[in-house]
Amino acid sequence: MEIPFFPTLFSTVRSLVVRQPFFPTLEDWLVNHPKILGFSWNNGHTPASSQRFLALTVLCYISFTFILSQVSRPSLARPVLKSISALHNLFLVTLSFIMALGCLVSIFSQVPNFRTLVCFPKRTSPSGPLFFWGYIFYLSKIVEFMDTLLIILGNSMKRLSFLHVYHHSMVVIMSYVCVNSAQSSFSMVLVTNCTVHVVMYAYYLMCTLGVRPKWKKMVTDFQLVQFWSSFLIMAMLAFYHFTGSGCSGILSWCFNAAFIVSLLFLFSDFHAKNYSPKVKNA
Ligand SMILES: CC(C)(COP(=O)(O)OP(=O)(O)OC[C@H]1O[C@@H](n2cnc3c(N)ncnc32)[C@H](O)[C@@H]1OP(=O)(O)O)[C@@H](O)C(=O)NCCC(=O)NCCSC(=O)CC(=O)O
Repeated sequence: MEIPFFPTLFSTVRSLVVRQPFFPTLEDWLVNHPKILGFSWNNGHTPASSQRFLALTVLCYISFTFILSQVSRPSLARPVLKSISALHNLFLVTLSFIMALGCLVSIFSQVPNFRTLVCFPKRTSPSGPLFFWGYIFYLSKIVEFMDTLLIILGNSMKRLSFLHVYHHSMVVIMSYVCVNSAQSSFSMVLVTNCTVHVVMYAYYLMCTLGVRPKWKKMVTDFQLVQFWSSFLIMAMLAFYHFTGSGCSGILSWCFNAAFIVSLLFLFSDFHAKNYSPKVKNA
């Protein structure tokens, strides 16, 4: 059994993209590089891949966040903090763009059809370009801990919300689980999230440079669309899983589904508190 519309859309877009003159160059850089093509996630051997590393990283993040938010902190000169923020945001805009592009080119180059994009065959091993980008995505979530430090050093304690700390600690676990379990569809989630993060870190970069973009609400809307789109992906994954011979990493999808539902609630609440007409007029 096949899902209507999406498989045709995928093969049409793919045949258009791979015919473009720039595609082979991108493929050489982002897919066929020996380090990317030969990547293999080896639990405990690949740097940062052990469960102990993951547990310690998340524990340290939560403990340091708690301790630093309670004690009196050294105050950094405003220009120094702004420069560090600007560099951090610029780095994440660039990295998010490269990850989205790298994963997209890997999809067009390596994934034979829409069904495989949504549903990796059972016992898929986490190796090759798609998982290389998944691994970089996981490491980038650790780099994003810096957001919390910037909030603390900037003394914007009311921005150190439950949503922020919960999101930053859980998303590292989520991305680890995705790669470790060779989770089906994760590449679609990666491309969506990195695209959203290009916009989000561009927003933060502009704030750091003293420009308050008028499109803050659009960033939050974009984040919400991303969470809703995960449900569409989940529905297609469930369809392929139950009508075929099963998909890789289906259990870890259940964990991620619960996480996405919780984010949807928290972000809807953020949206209501920040952009409802009542708040605007207050
Ligand atoms: C529009 C949002 C992206 C951000 O909302 P905020 O309320 O945090 O935005 P804001 O207008 O207060 O942000 C401007 C302030 O952030 C400071 N700032 C600059 N760079 C920053 C960085 N990298 N991390 C955190 N803060 C930063 C600026 O100097 C400025 O400080 P000053 O005001 O002092 O000049 C929203 O949609 C959102 O995500 N809210 C949830 C809060 C959050 O932590 N989001 C990020 C991770 S969630 C995520 O990433 C979801 C996903 O995966 O898509």
